[in-house]
Amino acid sequence: MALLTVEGLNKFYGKNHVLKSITFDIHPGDLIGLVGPNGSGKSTLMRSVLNLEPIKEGTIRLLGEIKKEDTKFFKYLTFLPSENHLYDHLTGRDHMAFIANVHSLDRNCINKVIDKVGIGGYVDQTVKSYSYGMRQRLLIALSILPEPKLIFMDEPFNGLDPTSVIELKQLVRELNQEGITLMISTHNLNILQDLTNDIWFIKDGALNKSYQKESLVYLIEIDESDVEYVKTEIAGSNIDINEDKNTLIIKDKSQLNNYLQVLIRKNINIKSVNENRTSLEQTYKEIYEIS
Ligand SMILES: Nc1ncnc2c1ncn2[C@@H]1O[C@H](COP(=O)(O)OP(=O)(O)OP(=O)(O)O)[C@@H](O)[C@H]1O
Repeated sequence: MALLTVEGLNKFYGKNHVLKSITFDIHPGDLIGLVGPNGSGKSTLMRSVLNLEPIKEGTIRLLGEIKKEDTKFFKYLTFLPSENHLYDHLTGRDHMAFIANVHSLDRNCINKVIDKVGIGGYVDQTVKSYSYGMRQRLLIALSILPEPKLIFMDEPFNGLDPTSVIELKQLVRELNQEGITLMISTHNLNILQDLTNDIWFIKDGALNKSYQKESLVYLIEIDESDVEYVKTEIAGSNIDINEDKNTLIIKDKSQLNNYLQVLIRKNINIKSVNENRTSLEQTYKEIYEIS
């Protein structure tokens, strides 16, 4: 069963139709990256699912039955927001005690999480003395404290130094291995390539889940003089043509042999056949039409 089901989510800000019929399932164990340019709707998507933004249409269910209005929803689905919502005059431990109270958690779990996230050295200081990275860690501690099943992290890597990025990636992996499902938005494609299983892209208010973060394509180089003939007579929907490089691009391996046989039958001179791994950056450029 899906952990979270979102169906037909539409969100408007005035006339700005920010999210258009968003539908998705998140399954236990998923580690999903959410990508999109500035203003594409990543935060709005997370905030709308979490009931932090009113939505015009849409159904949102956790574990098949818990609706976003139920208080249990925020125990099982927690949020690490991109803006810092901490109180400067309180300590990290005060923040944790507050969350523990809200969810009636055993106080022992606070120390467990302090150790896990590595904030023991400063958790008893007031937040006003914290650096940006220290605040991020406290927010992570708060998000994992209720032992959620699913965490939405909105740009958690922003502003972190390389050491903190490495440590946060490791922590995310551990949480995922312990059974927590995560959706993470970030502009850092290298982090996503390294960390996540699935990457979803938002474009023009719609969610595209079908791209592979890395995929193999097959490149068949032919003579320049044959390109036009192949383009008009042979190429179908499974084939792209890079006319600058006189190359046919086959995305589906099962089609490779078929196309090679057809080309040979039609006496097309095949100069080379190569396998090529597309990077997430290439995929991003393709989706957002960046040349
Ligand atoms: N409170 C608001 N009132 C009106 N419009 C808003 C509000 N919040 C966001 N928007 C608009 O909704 C759209 C999506 O914004 P959102 O912050 O969700 O994008 P994002 O993908 O998270 O961007 P970024 O990568 O810059 O954080 C933008 O057009 C933005 O101007």
